[in-house]
Amino acid sequence: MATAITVRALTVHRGGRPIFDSLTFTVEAGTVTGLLGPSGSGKTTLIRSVVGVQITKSGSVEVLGEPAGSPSLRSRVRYVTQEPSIYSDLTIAENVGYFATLYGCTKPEAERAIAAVHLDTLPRKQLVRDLSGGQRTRVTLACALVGAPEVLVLDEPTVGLDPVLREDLWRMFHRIADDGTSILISSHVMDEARRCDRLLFMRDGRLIADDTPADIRTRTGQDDLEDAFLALASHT
Ligand SMILES: Nc1ncnc2c1ncn2[C@@H]1O[C@H](COP(=O)(O)OP(=O)(O)OP(=O)(O)O)[C@@H](O)[C@H]1O
Repeated sequence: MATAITVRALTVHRGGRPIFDSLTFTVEAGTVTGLLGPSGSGKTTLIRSVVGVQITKSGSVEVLGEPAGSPSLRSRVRYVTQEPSIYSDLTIAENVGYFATLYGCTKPEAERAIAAVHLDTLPRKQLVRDLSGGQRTRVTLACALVGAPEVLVLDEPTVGLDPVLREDLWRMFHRIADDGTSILISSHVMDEARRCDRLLFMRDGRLIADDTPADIRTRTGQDDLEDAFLALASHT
């Protein structure tokens, strides 16, 4: 299987102290890879490194064979941060249309992104500020999906959403991955681990597992992935 992201011996310091020391892993193309770990374990810092906005001390990060953050990756890699990045005084179509213009995409491509997140049935004139929290998350995702990026990096996209909506979004992530987009998604909700094709478990800046959910269950003898995480954390 092709590799979408390759991280080699990555070392990052923030605020004068080490966050990671020599982290190495790959993310396979066309998979949903979950980056899971407690708050403060380094997920956002790692994601920032993958999208090329984090100053790194040593090591390398390659995305689609190019150094992370290369200008050539701008339209091929999309990053959804934890902060909302859409305009509440615009409609869904205006928001997605704005990002489509930035990425040099067409109106039909914007419409396809809106349909992909199942927002195409809402009234065309409805402003984003009048949408529910979950619908706003989907608008953010539509903005990131416009033009079918090859890599999608999502920092805790389901935080604060109800279980039904989370389920719906995870189904959508798999649909997008089935269409060929590689997804790296962070979460501190262990319940979401089982929904990933592959898992990176992170604790205190260290990767304590890099495997499939099935292999992690077998290796730890734990059915529940939260218990598996705790078992791995206690041995490292
Ligand atoms: N701007 C910063 N300057 C210095 N240290 C920082 C900065 N941002 C984060 N850190 C530290 O880096 C470590 C990793 O933080 P990071 O945000 O990557 O964790 P996280 O796993 O994404 O947490 P959360 O789930 O709460 O978002 C933490 O110890 C944090 O205090």
